[in-house]
Amino acid sequence: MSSPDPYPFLKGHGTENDFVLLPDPDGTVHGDLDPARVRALCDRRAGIGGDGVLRVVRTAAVTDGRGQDAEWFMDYRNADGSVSEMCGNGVRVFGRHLALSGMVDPSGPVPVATRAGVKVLTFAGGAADGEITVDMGTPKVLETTEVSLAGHTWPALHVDMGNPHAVAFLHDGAELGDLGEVLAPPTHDPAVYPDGVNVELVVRRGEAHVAMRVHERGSGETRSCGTGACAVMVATALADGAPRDTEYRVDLPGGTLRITWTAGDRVLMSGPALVVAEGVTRL
Ligand SMILES: N[C@@H](CCC[C@H](N)C(=O)O)C(=O)O
Repeated sequence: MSSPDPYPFLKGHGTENDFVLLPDPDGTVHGDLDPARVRALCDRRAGIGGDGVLRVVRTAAVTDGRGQDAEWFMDYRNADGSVSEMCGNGVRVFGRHLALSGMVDPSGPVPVATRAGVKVLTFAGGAADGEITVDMGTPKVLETTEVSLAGHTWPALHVDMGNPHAVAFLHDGAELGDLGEVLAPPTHDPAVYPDGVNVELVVRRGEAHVAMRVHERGSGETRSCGTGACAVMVATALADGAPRDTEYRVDLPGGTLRITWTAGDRVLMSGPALVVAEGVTRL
């Protein structure tokens, strides 16, 4: 797929969960983003490469953003072109781009509209540096189910962070590396997850400290998933009987996120968010 007219893009990542950003402030450049174009952009050999695409568009220009009190809407797509409600690393990278390009003031809270409602970002440093914290809202803890992968089956907790997650703890003594170099696609109960699921596999590292791998719906195994890390934190805190406001450290292949489930029933996630390149593409 190629476009006769080059158009601008940026590349960014949060703990190596990487994205192609497409500036489209008034919704006039990309309109209804074609799944084939998303796949072409995310292709790691023939395209720019990414786990997903973040279209940067004003809320007023998209029907999905209707009624949300935020100037900017994160139009998130998985690498296979499918739409998701939310992306926790993506929204922080989205905020970094807005701040770097002067479209928001990072000295105060920055609301961003998503398909899972408005998420508020707080910048620890200036526009260009420091961690970004996102208020991910209230998690929904649902039923216990099962997931299977590479000949193993585990009980899993269904946690909804605006998008669906299955959190499974590996059996005692098992390590994340035992699951192979690349995670095979997991199987899940389609009655529990009719629209597919993101699957997190977790081991404990210490007090309030876990490590995980993730197989994302629509993107395969990624090096990090923000909503997934939040789902893992919630499942672990429940299993631990941890008091609210305990900060957990969640290690992922691409880095570390710090996550707190507050007494006010909100999940706050902090971590790095970078824009690493910008240019034009004909894809
Ligand atoms: N990597 C993201 C989650 C992206 C969406 C997910 N694959 C889905 O389909 O729900 C994150 O950082 O949260």
